[in-house]
Amino acid sequence: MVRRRHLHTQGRTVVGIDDEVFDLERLSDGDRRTLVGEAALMAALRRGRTGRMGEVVATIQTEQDRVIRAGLPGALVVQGGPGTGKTVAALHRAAFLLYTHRAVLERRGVLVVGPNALFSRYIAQVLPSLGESDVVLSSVGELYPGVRATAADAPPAAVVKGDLRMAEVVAAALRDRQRVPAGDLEVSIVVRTSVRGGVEVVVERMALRVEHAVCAAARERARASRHPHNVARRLFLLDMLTALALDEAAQLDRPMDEEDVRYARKVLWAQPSVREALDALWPPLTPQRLISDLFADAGAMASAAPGLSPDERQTLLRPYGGPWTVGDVPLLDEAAELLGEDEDDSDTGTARQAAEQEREAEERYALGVLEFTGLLEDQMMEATALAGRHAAPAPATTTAQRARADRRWAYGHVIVDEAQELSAMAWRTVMRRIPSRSLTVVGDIAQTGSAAGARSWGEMLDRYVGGRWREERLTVNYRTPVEIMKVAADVLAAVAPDRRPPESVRDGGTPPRAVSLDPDVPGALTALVAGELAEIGEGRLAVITPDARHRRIAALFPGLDDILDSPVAVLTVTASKGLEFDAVVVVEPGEILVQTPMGGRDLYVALTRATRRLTVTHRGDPPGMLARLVRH
Ligand SMILES: Nc1ncnc2c1ncn2[C@@H]1O[C@H](COP(=O)(O)OP(=O)(O)OP(=O)(O)O)[C@@H](O)[C@H]1O
Repeated sequence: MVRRRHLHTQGRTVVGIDDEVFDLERLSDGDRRTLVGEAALMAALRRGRTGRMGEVVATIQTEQDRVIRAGLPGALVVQGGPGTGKTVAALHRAAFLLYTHRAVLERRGVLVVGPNALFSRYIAQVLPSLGESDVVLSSVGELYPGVRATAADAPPAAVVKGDLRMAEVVAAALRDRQRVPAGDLEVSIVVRTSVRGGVEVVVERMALRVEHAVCAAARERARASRHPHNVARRLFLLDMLTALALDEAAQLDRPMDEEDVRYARKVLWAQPSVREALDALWPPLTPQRLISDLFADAGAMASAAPGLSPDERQTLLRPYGGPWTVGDVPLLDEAAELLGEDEDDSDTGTARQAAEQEREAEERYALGVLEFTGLLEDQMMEATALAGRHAAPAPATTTAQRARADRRWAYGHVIVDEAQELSAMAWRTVMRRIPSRSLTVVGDIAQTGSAAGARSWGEMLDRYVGGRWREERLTVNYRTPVEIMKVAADVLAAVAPDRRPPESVRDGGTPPRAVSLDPDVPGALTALVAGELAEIGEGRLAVITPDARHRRIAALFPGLDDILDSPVAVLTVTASKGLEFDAVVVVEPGEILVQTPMGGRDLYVALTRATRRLTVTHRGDPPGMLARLVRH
């Protein structure tokens, strides 16, 4: 193909012709003279922004087409600068794959991982408009069912939580919860009660003992089974209950056959003191419990994380019950993997729901023990456990619903957008969901804002796909006009000189400017925003602020409840990732530069959100790298 000509028709009338050139060298002189510009593309790009991403089927470009139609198997990395259509191409790819490989993908679904819930909403309409719906959109903070983490960690904590060493820390924390007593285990049990005055009172107790070595052997056998903790617990309990039953029989000088031991175990398990003692040694655990307990206890941290420095451990400590952060989610997932049973401990639930879940979990463990010890005949226990099952939510119907609710769901394909932000631990979580490693990884290493994010694709992916990933590059920026991109390119050259910015196709006309303005002076920023809004007419505007100023500046624009739908959005850089606006006002770039170790890249991201107009406001002099801005 040398050239592709798009004919646009209305009914039987041709209303437009657009040429797309694949190989300029091979065009004859005559053909060159008759080329029709990429009018359709330009028209699409000049449209005002609506707050939702739209499809671009009519104007897909060659390099994007290659991404969209790449084969299903294997890992494809799409590296491209801001505005190169990575997101839009990735979503069209999802639609293309669902269409081409319908049988597999309708059954297994496609997971699209984005940077946050706002972004998921921003792109949600692209797929249904392409006629596809077996897609789960999720942020990393939502990948663990039952938890919706939105809070970000401070950079030092994000770095530690995102480090692969945390997988060992979680495993060690769990091993620390599998205990044996310092000496022998002693448990006092009730052997005789009587009813006096209508009240049951204990008449006789008895002390049972299990030798330390026997406890240690029970733990060893349970660990050696290689079952996850909550499953191996049944083995541990079986051995310990047997040992207690044998001790009881020995003390009473009573011979025991197999049947007697089974019965004695059951009676012992019904004793609260026995349960308490055994639970303390090998407790039933939820991922939430394991991680919360670990982070709330400096002693537990020191024991589980000898490989972390004291400072690193300190960054992880927090009081019990704090909200889950995005960095916690891969740790919960890791814990769930080692524990073997997922408990839906939704953080939106009430305390009563949590208690109810706890009770149900208890019942399930009890049932597990009964199964293991062959005591399922106990109709009472069975009935209670079954009642717990009936309380579970009704089964989900669509592939997407089932996949979202199931932590162990294996997707048919996974697309990760803004993939440069994922930590090594987050990649572990994502890879668990795609055992076939059929992946599309979309991002820009130059835009990495998270301190735990990627410095190179190989660093994150080689471990899972053994260096066998393919890379496609997108080089043309469809969003940011040339004039604005030059300013952004200066920033990139200063903070990441090895990275090249993409080339812009549009020229916006309005030179980007720097305005000397104090955002704390009442009315100053709001007046500037009002002026910009008047310039863009129907379009949308974003005020992008340093993290520390976000709350104060957002308060200047009351009544803007929905960021995607209101004419003005006030955002931190992190929240603005992947979005675009007709006009952008970046407040105090100097503060953005230094707010995190990746501040320079944050500024690059902020400057490249604009499709038409860019204004930067500053109190003193703007940073030298913004010298190209026209000063007002
Ligand atoms: N072929 C195309 N035709 C029309 N519009 C396009 C085309 N490709 C990209 N665009 C538009 O360009 C804009 C930027 O695309 P997109 O958000 O996918 O870029 P991105 O590479 O993901 O950017 P970033 O890295 O900054 O998040 C969008 O408005 C998109 O619709």
